[in-house]
Amino acid sequence: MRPMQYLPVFFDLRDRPVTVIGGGAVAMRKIRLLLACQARIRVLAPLLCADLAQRHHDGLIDFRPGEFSPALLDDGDTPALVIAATDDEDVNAAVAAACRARRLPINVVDSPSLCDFIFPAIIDRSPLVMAVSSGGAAPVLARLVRSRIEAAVPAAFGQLAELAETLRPQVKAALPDVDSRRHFWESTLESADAELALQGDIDQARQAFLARLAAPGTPEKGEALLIAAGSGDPDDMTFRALRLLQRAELVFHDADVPAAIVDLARRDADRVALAAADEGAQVLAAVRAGRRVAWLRAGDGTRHDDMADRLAREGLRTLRAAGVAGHARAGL
Ligand SMILES: C[C@@]1(CC(=O)O)C2=NC(=C\c3[nH]c(c(CCC(=O)O)c3CC(=O)O)Cc3[nH]c(c(CC(=O)O)c3CCC(=O)O)/C=C3\N/C(=C\2)[C@@H](CCC(=O)O)[C@]3(C)CC(=O)O)/[C@H]1CCC(=O)O
Ligand SMILES: NC(=O)c1ccc[n+]([C@@H]2O[C@H](COP(=O)([O-])OP(=O)(O)OC[C@H]3O[C@@H](n4cnc5c(N)ncnc54)[C@H](O)[C@@H]3O)[C@@H](O)[C@H]2O)c1
Repeated sequence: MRPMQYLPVFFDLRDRPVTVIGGGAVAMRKIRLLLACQARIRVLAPLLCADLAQRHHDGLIDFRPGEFSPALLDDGDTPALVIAATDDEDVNAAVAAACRARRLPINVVDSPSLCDFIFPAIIDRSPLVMAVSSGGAAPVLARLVRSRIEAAVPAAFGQLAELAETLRPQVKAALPDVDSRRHFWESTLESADAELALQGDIDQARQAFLARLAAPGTPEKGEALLIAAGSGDPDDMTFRALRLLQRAELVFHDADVPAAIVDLARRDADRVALAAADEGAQVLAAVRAGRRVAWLRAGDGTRHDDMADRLAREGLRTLRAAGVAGHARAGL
């Protein structure tokens, strides 16, 4: 296997100086990221593009007009990072050489041989952040993988991470050893309670997390995941429907649900086609037995209404999703 060349790390840039040489569109792309990280940005360039001029006008960046000279790196406010983004290769190479001489970490946009560090493709669900790099081999591939991760990790994962952050002191106090904390987080973040947070129901999720903390070791209850397959075209499935389907260890489906949808279940999930006459008896039995069970039916989810009522009466946990955008149903 090829050795890893670049170490992915997350660098705290809040209030730290970063110098950018060049003030065009490419510099702007990097500066947008640097501003998101609350770095203090200084741009050295003869001219700023309109976007950067606006940010300078708004007081968001510092601007030193003029051509690059190595002495500009020696003004006492040593940059944590330097980025060269001019349209002149010789200038970019001179910036890289000046940084090498001063041991300042340098990125020359689109010139990996001159870089100490390179930029990844970023999925920002702060505080959860994912970064993908091909190490310069295929930046477009990094972008394509980013879009897959974007689809698989909805924005609400950021809220889930934030909720976990607020509860960490309480969890630490309640569970003094690191193994039990790890176990708590693993089971909690995988649980149906975490789904509440992913649905945006943060207060209910917080209550549920605290209840788990108060009663550690309580066995997981069965779960019914009632999923409507919508039109039957996998492209029309909502992310939520897909996420719930992939939670299931056992998938029941009606005969009229296309295989292309059933195949979206986890590879290790057992699949069972239901006869029309079954009316949910097998599903109910499996949930009562403590299993995590999905029931896939064609349509908009109304076919699940009776089952949802039955499960609710028994106090069994039910999460619902309709496979058509705009029809997602709240969990019970
Ligand atoms: C990830 C991303 C972040 C960002 O730029 O912020 C990024 N490049 C992105 C896109 C992109 N870049 C290029 C194209 C046109 C298609 C093509 O030519 O392939 C596209 C596609 C597009 O724009 O869609 C051109 C290109 N890029 C580099 C070279 C030089 C070479 O290959 O030798 C050339 C050829 C120049 C030429 O031919 O003249 C080199 C670098 N580009 C890197 C980062 C670093 C390696 C990261 C990695 O491999 O993972 C590295 C080494 C240095 C650096 O710049 O830090 C961003 C996607 C962001 C996103 O969408 O999420
Ligand atoms: N725009 C893109 O999407 C894109 C994509 C891939 C690669 N590139 C390449 O990246 C480079 C930068 O692209 P751009 O669109 O930002 O160009 P640009 O022309 O908009 O900006 C170049 C900037 O460099 C500054 N500059 C020039 N000489 C300088 C010097 N001696 N000292 C300091 N600053 C100096 C200019 O004032 C300007 O602000 C180009 O080489 C371009 O070919 C651009």
